[in-house]
Amino acid sequence: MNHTKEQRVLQYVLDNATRGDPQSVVDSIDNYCNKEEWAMNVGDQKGLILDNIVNESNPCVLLELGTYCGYSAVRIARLLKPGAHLYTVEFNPAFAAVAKQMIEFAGVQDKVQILEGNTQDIIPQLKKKYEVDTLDFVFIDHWKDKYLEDTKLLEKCNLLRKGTVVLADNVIVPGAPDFLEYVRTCGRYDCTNYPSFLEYMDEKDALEKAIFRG
Ligand SMILES: CNc1ncnc2c1ncn2[C@@H]1O[C@H](/C=C/CNC(=O)c2cc(-c3ccc(F)cc3)cc(O)c2O)[C@H](F)[C@H]1O
Ligand SMILES: [Mg+2]
Repeated sequence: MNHTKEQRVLQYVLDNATRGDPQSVVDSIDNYCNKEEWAMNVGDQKGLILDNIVNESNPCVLLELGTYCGYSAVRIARLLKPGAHLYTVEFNPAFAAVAKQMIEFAGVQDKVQILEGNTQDIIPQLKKKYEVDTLDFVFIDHWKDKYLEDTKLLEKCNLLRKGTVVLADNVIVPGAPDFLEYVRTCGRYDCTNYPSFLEYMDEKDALEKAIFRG
């Protein structure tokens, strides 16, 4: 039945969290991944930094690259004001299915839309197919060697505006060196590094916030 780690994480949430309570879903995932099986959620320590940056940005239209189990989608959605909307992109059907159930159990399905497919195909569709004008906030947490390519694609598709917050996970571990080099030196972003720790481990990691200058 629960043959994959992602299915086991979901089952633990269904058995231990409270339906409609996104905080309890986030806490349950963190409990499971601390105690039972490590999984690549942004986690509770980097999650607090993510919370603070979402809160200070007060975003209306958000995009996440790499849904995985839906941990950060639930974590972000629980902070959004009425009418705000998070699009999250995931091309692995098994992960998308787990995330869909996670998001629905948390009760944030009205604020989150999972777009199943490759970011490279979906990003160019956001304006016409999903009626997005520009993005207020982007959370990047998918394959690390795709961060730079997709950031440039967001620019090309005119989805970034003056002040758009681009926040990237894992800029130390596993690392996204070409992305970091680009946002810090191309002259189009104001960058801030937020040192923290790899989820559920003692290893150092960091988030990078890159605010688009327009
Ligand atoms: C490229 N286009 C894509 N389009 C849609 N969905 C995508 C696309 N690419 C990936 N996905 C989807 O995005 C997710 C990918 C997450 C990858 N995350 C990590 O690798 C990652 C790794 C570590 C890590 C650290 C230490 C260590 F010892 C081992 C691992 C820590 C982290 O926080 C991570 O986020 C999902 F799986 C994939 O289907
Ligand atoms: Mg990550």
